[in-house]
Amino acid sequence: MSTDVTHGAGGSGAAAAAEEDLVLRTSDVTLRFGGLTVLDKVEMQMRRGEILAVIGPNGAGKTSFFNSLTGAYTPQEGRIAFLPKDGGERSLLGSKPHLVNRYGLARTFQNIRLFGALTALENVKIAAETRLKAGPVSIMLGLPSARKAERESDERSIRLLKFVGLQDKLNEVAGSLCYGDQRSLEIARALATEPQVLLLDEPAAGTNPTEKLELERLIRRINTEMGVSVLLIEHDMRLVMSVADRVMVLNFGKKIAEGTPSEVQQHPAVVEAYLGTSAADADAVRNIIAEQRSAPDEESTQ
Ligand SMILES: Nc1ncnc2c1ncn2[C@@H]1O[C@H](COP(=O)(O)OP(=O)(O)OP(=O)(O)O)[C@@H](O)[C@H]1O
Repeated sequence: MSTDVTHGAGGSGAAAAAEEDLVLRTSDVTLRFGGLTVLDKVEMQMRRGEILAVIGPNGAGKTSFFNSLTGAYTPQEGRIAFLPKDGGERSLLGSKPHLVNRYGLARTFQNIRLFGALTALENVKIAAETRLKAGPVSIMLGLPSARKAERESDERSIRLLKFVGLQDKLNEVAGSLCYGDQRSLEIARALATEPQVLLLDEPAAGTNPTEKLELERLIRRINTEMGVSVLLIEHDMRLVMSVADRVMVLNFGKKIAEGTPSEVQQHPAVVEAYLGTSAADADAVRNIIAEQRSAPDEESTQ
């Protein structure tokens, strides 16, 4: 399949994006498992502060791409660069996941991975403590500086749980929370590591319509109130079209399109690859866009 890329409005292509304030940049990322090419020369420029969605049919390579960005997989070819806000550039290719997290990328998983027997607060505190300035010796000795750092990290964990709407469930055991709350907790835990980029892998999977709306608001607030760039894998087209600034489409490991939600949903390769070949499917997505345009946007007025 040819790489047929639609760029965002205003003629932003690779050259234009290179001059922009980028937070993540990949080029020619190629990942193989045996004879199977899972990612094929994937190029991405993610702008600082944007919500970028990665969509594509099952098996397109979306999670493999996340795994490559976060150090779980090491692509055989290509470059992956993180551009922190304080300047410089770090190669992430082949970095260990905990280092990628320390640099400033945090992720959630398709299958929720919490400590089920610990409380919501304990789950977040464990993540927050990775950012503690005090060393293990001063913590062991209970030095005032260590106690202060721990107190601050506790307070931050509680604030984060409030932020995601779990203020009444701080002391509930994670395993006993409903599915939507577990998703929120996973997001709070990722945020506790103070990321510059948050990668969400299918956060809407298994959530009900009310939870989806809450998730949509939460993603926007993470982006606008915390200033975190969000990279989102999602199958729920309504959520993607509503929340994403831009969308990148993978199919069989290749990027086949990129642009604003409305540009991408009209792209013939996307309609064919992702929405199915039926005109009815394509129309369904167009209707979603039309509905959203006519509905007042509460969030944007806040
Ligand atoms: N560790 C691995 N070993 C072998 N093959 C793998 C491995 N990880 C992923 N793959 C293969 O890579 C391809 C892409 O899988 P991936 O999970 O990245 O797709 P996806 O777009 O996230 O799919 P979905 O939407 O279903 O989650 C699939 O064919 C998958 O079987």
